[in-house]
Amino acid sequence: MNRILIVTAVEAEAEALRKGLPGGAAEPGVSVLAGGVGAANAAAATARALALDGGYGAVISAGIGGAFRGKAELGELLLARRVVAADLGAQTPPDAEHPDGFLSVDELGFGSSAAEGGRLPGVRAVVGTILTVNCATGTEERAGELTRRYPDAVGEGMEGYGVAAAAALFDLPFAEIRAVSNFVGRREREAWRIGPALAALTAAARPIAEGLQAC
Ligand SMILES: O=C(O)c1cccc(C(=O)CC[C@H]2O[C@@H](n3cnc4c(=O)[nH]cnc43)[C@H](O)[C@@H]2O)c1
Repeated sequence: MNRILIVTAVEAEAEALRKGLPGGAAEPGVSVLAGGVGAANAAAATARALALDGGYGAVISAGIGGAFRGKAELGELLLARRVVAADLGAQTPPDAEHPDGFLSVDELGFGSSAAEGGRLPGVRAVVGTILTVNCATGTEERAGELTRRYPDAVGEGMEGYGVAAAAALFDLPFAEIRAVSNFVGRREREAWRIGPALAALTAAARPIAEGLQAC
């Protein structure tokens, strides 16, 4: 049986997931690793784990995340059909072709800023594009720019694209799941609901593990 590697950013997210696994932290089919915040940390930690242990059959990026308003509610789960590194590219003076003044690495000819996300059977989630950003959105203006550029985006996090890049290097299927702790937009730290989001990760752990192990 192939094991699943779940990569979170911080230990609180990893603990929330381990708590929900049928065997807890000792669940034989699943390893949960806190790889650090941001795509670079996530990619490095994931690649290291996959290089040290060839027994993994799938990789999941999981954690809390922001939802674009109207796409999902606090405490709900988001599942990536696609992940996009939303700020990986170059600024350019706005023109008719690029009214938002941004050129993606795809447009620059330097590869792809997107990766496909897989299904997680048995997990109820809002499905759409999840953006990976290096700088968490903190204004309504920036949230608007992102939704205009990626109308199918349901939320954002900071690690998905990094985990996807490492999984691709090892030819492994990848999925990203985010429990909504906040809305993407004006920074309102006191409005974040991290507890319910971590509880949603705990509730999702068993269906994630059982669904993927059955595949
Ligand atoms: O704004 C703050 O004061 C602040 C304090 C602590 C943490 C943060 C983060 O931005 C945490 C980033 C961390 O959580 C994920 N996450 C959760 N919500 C979002 C979001 O709306 N946009 C981007 N990332 C988010 C992310 O994956 C990181 O692991 C801020």
